[in-house]
Amino acid sequence: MSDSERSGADRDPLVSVEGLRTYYASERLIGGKPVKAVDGVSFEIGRGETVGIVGESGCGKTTLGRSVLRLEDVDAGRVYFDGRDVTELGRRELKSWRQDAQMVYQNPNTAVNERMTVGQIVREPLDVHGWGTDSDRRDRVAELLETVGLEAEHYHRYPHQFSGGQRQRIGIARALAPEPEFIVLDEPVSALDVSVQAKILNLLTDLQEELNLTYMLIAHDLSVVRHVCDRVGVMYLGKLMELGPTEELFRSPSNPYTRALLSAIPHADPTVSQDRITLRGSPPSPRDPPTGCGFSTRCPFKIRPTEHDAVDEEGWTRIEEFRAVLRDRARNADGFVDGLKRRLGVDDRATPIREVRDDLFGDVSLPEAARERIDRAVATAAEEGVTEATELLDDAFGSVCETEVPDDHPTAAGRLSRCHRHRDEYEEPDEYRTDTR
Ligand SMILES: Nc1ncnc2c1ncn2[C@@H]1O[C@H](COP(=O)(O)OP(=O)(O)OP(=O)(O)O)[C@@H](O)[C@H]1O
Repeated sequence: MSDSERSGADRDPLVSVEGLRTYYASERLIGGKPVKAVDGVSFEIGRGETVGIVGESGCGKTTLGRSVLRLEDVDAGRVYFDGRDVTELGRRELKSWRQDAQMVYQNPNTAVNERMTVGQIVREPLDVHGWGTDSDRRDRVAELLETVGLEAEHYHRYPHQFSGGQRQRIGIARALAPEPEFIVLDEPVSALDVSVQAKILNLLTDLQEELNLTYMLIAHDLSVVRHVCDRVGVMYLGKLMELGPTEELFRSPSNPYTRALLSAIPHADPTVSQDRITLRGSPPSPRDPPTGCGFSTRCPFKIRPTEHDAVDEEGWTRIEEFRAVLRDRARNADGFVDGLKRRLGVDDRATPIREVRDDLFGDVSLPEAARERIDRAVATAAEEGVTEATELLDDAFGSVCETEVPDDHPTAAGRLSRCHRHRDEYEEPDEYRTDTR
């Protein structure tokens, strides 16, 4: 991936993130799997640019923002700020760097300390960094309050005397206090009334221009991102699925996940027809993400084996469900208690698999070859075991999407998408028609 693909094509990068991974250890002492909150993320943010990070709840946006600022311990990867590797900084250097890189939080009600006055809240970072003299700090706070649209007289008031929008202005003034170059804005307007949101976004845009700031904006509200960001990164299960200039990405998303996410937004013009993509189920657990592509378990564009081309969408849905049931049983079959039950002959799972097949496939028409494979898997489960049956189904119906992690593919100048369909041997997502299958 070239620099121009990852950064705002023509800008000098201020922040470079390479292969960042942040895992949260399991609370269980033995055998617990970590939460893979951020799982190998790379991108750049150009000087003066705003890069948005979007994705469903729990996909790792906040952890990514906190990891970039080194507020979380990262497991792997590098963050460069102005060419300097900040993943290597010791405590003192880190404290000094933090003046340059700040965070504005989602909820202005919890982000500020209710017992401190507005003046104390805004000046705290200045006190921490030993900025100027006492009177310099007072003057700076008064100036900052005016910069964010409050009044210098608000210095001695308490946060509870302010509205949500005003509290967010206090949070912004505090972040601006140490004169940072870079700010991570974590859902800066999602807790605010819609009428106030635009005012805060406009303030952030004005401040960016005036103070030459660089932003990473985390949001789940796609209209906020579209309004404010130069480029957007779309996250799913700890990974960036797509990255590109905002308007291009909104107009013609490359990645199946981006398509699904955007298809949920109602079109401004209700007469324009749009295909809504309904995703099955919820995202898998980041403790146990799928092997291969993280989106493969829900992707409507999943690559299917060509020998089963004749299977229609409903047929595939049932096959995937059947495979999921068998996989689940195979996982449990590895357990000690289940193994013991099997040896004692009290394991009755072979019969239910036959029943599962009858339930799932009784009312769908499947081509003969597919039905034969399924019947063979049922027989194998009874004769050899459910693990062997699972393998048989993997051989017949498996997909590259389940076994290989897709790379970042450049799909156009300055755009990247992580999907096997961009490889030459497959149809691109926009060529693949699910409705004709
Ligand atoms: N301190 C923590 N300890 C353990 N797991 C955590 C911690 N913080 C976040 N997680 C988990 O990491 C994953 C990513 O969480 P994160 O808050 O980064 O996602 P998000 O996209 O910002 O979600 P939201 O939009 O709901 O804020 C989630 O599964 C979450 O439960």
